[in-house]
Amino acid sequence: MGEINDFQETNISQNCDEQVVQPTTKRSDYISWHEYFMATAFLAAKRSKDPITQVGACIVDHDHKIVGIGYNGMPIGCSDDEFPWSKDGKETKHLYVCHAEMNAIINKNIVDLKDCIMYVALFPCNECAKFIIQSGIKEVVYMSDKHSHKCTTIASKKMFNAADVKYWQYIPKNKSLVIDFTEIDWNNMQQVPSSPFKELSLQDSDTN
Ligand SMILES: Nc1ccn([C@H]2C[C@H](O)[C@@H](COP(=O)(O)O)O2)c(=O)n1
Ligand SMILES: [Zn+2]
Repeated sequence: MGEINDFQETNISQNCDEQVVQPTTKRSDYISWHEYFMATAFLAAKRSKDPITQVGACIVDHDHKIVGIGYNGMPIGCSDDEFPWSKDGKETKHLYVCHAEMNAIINKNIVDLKDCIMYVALFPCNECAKFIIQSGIKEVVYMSDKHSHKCTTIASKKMFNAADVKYWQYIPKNKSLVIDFTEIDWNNMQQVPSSPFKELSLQDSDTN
C-alpha cells in the first residue's frame, strides 16, 4: 500500500533521462456508449464497396457488449467485382445487396438478440425492419432519416410502432471522431526492424 501511495504522490515516472508528470485521475474526454456503438457502425460501413451509400450497423446487448456487426455488401459467393453497383437500370445493386442491418443480425455471435439494441447509420428499410422485429431487437438508434418520405421508411415505422420497437435519432455531440493510428506509439513502432504485426496478421484478402 505504502509503495502505491508513494508512487501516486510522487506522480513522476522516469523515462530514460526525461521525467514525465503522470496524471492520477481518470480521463474525462472518453467517448460515451452511444458514440462508441454508432462509431462502430460507421467504421463497419468503411468496408462497404457501394460507391454511393455505405451503411453500417452494430447490435449491442444489455451489458454493453457488441453482439453483431454488418455493412451493406454483396451476398457471399456473389463477387463484388462482377455484380452490378449501379443504382438504376435493369441490373441494379438493389436486386442483390444485403443491407447492413440484415448482415449485422445474421452475423450475431449470441443465440438470441432478444431485447438488444441496434445502432445504424440510416433508418432501416421495411425489409430490414421485418428482420429486426423477428430477431427480438427492441430498440433502434439511427443517425440519418433522409428517406423518411419513402413508403419503405413509413412502412418500417408502422411495423416498429405495432411491434413495440423503440426508435430514436442519435444526434452526435461532435461532427467527427478521429482515429489516429499514430497516437499509441508510432515512433517506436517504426523503429522495430521487422514488425511483429506482420507475423501475427490474418490474411487480409478482400472478399465480401
Ligand atoms: N437502411 C439501409 C439503407 C440502405 N442500405 C444499403 C443498400 C444499398 O447498398 C445502399 C443504398 O444505395 P443508394 O440507393 O443510396 O444508392 O445502402 C442499407 O444497408 N441499409
Ligand atoms: Zn434494409
